[in-house]
This record gives sequence, structure tokens and C-alpha cells, in this order.
Amino acid sequence: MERQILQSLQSWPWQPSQSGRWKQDFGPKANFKKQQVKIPETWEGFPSCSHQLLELLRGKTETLRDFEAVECLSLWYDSDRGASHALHVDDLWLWGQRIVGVSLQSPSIFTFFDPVNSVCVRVPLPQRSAYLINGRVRVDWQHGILAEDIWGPRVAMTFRELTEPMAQTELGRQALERAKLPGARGFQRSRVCGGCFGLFLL
Ligand SMILES: O=C(O)CCC(=O)C(=O)O
Ligand SMILES: [Fe+2]
Repeated sequence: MERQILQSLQSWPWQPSQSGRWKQDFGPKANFKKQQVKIPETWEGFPSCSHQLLELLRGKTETLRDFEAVECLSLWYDSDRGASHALHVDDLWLWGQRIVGVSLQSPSIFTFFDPVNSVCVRVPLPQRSAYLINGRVRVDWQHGILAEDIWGPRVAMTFRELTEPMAQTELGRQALERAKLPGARGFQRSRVCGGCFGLFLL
């Protein structure tokens, strides 16, 4: 399944992200500072491989039985660019309690930090493992990936749900419907004389 997922992700362009990472983002677009959210017209759902993966994850624990992902974010940590992910708490206004992710291609270590008590906990992330961030760890602890813990190319796929108030808005309902679509289709981009063209893969 890992190979299948990694292959399918190659159908989409990787966008440059922060701290040596690349990303592919499928979901609503938010301006967290202004607390505004939009549904991009071009967003056609998640890569089809992610539906199968989500089904598998939902079956792993009772806590995920009713998990309805609204965002699928793939991150590629490029070891050649010293990739890392600074300590942070995922946004609490838009994203709900549970954050689910899988680690592909190479292992790493999740660093958790409790700023109130200055406690640090390091959690190994084996290749092909899944994690669930939930409860107090989601809210009171920061999490991140240190550059020294990226030993090769690592791909993380993270799924997020909406907060309950957001899920009940018209926009939230539309976003959840969009996320359930059978699967976005990737395309490959080539630059020709400064322009772009899209080629759909069947
Ligand atoms: O690389 C990971 O698995 C964590 C990603 C993460 O914390 C995030 O995208 O907010
Ligand atoms: Fe995060």
C-alpha cells in the first residue's frame, strides 16, 4: 500500500513549503489570522488512495470510527534541504480534536513539548506507521519534527477534521461533501515557454 500511495502522490505537483518541505494540500483554504475560510473551485476531493487509507485508519481504533476528514495534507521532508517542522499547535479554530497522520518512505521522530511544564517527549515514527494526536496533547502540547530527525526523504500524509461549530456552517457542510468525492485526478505539469499545460492521467 505504501508504494501505491507514494506512486499516486507523484501525479500531483509538489508546492514549495516552509523549512525545506514540499506540500500537496487538498481541502479548504484558510486565512488563520483573519479566521476566513474558502473552498477552492478547483478542489475535487482527496487523492483516491487516501479514501482507502482513511478506511483502514478508522478501523484501527474506536476513537476514529466517526472521523470525517476535511483536509488531506501531504508533506515531503526533503533531507537534502535540511527539512524540519517547527514546534506548533495545529490551528484550533478550524481544525477539530483529532489529527491523524501516516509516515511513509523513511522513519522519523515526533518531538512533543509542553511549554507550561517544559517537558519534552520524543515519539519514534517508524516507516508506515500511523499516529493520532488527540485530547490534551492536541491542545496543550506543541509538536514538531527536528531537522536532525530527518534521515532520508519522508512523506507524511495528515488528515484533519473540522471543529463542530465549523462543521455545522454551510461552508463546513460543503467542504465535507467535497472531501467525500471519489478522488481528485492528478496531472503533470511541464513548463513550455514560460506557460503551463495540464495532462490528465487516466
Ligand atoms: O510530519 C508530520 O507527520 C507532522 C505534520 C504536522 O504536524 C502538520 O502538518 O501540522
Ligand atoms: Fe501539526
